[in-house]
Amino acid sequence: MWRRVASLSSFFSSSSSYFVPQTASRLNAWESLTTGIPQQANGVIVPKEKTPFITFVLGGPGSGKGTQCIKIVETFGFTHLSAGDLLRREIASNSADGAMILNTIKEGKIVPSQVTVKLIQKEMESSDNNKFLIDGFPRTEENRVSFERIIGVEPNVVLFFDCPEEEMVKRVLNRNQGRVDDNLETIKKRLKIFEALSLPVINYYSRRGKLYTIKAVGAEDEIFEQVRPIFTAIEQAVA
Ligand SMILES: Nc1ncnc2c1ncn2[C@@H]1O[C@H](COP(=O)(O)OP(=O)(O)OP(=O)(O)O)[C@@H](O)[C@H]1O
Ligand SMILES: O=c1ccn([C@@H]2O[C@H](COP(=O)(O)O)[C@@H](O)[C@H]2O)c(=O)[nH]1
Ligand SMILES: [Mg+2]
Repeated sequence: MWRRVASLSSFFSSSSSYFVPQTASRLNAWESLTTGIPQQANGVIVPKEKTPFITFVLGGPGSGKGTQCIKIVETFGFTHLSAGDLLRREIASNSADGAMILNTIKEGKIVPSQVTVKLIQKEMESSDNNKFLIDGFPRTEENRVSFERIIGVEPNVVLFFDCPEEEMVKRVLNRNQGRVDDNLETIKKRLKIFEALSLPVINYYSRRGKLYTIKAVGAEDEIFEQVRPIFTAIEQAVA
């Protein structure tokens, strides 16, 4: 059961390059992170299953989601699931969906929700951890609804890395990791998709009071200093 046990003050920035009507107002910690309270099931005492603590990490292409996720993992012990990396792994493994995924990524479009959610679900189920950073997902309202329907939970926290387009384009073109979508033509398409389809998801979570907006300009370590207090508060709330 999802029961709120604490409400903490927010640490968010309210300024945004995009229209986000409301930033986070509170951070909820959930009893789900408490360990092993026994419960009765068919007369048998069984350890209570732990509900995952889920953070969605959103932002435009090159806004620094992956870079900051690495720091969150190192500092706070979350498991990082990058939806883009999971899809690229499908391409590399020549899976049945590989060709379709490759074409979709080259076009900067969005892979069907069912494919992406199944990949995320598989990773979550095979993990010993119950704290997840889901990076680059959901990208559309349809993604969001599919996740909630298939996984059966909402995220606890949503981070939005808010970065000016010019900076995102510069970073992506300098990334140099051999990605098929790191070219100007695809980046332009990705930015349009982000604005049209992904911003509504960010606005949805803002209205739900789950959004933390990070000003994603400046040095990586400086940006992490905006991220750190959010996770420190989560740790304190569930301790
Ligand atoms: N604060 C920063 N300043 C300058 N460069 C950065 C900063 N943060 C990340 N970068 C660099 O920008 C590039 C994009 O960063 P990253 O891959 O983390 O973005 P992303 O949001 O995950 O992008 P995508 O959605 O395309 O996967 C990388 O080469 C990374 O090293
Ligand atoms: O949920 C998702 C995540 C990603 N995609 C596709 O992959 C590329 C690259 O994703 P990154 O997060 O930037 O690594 C993205 O442009 C989409 O084409 C997706 O369809 N659904
Ligand atoms: Mg990334």
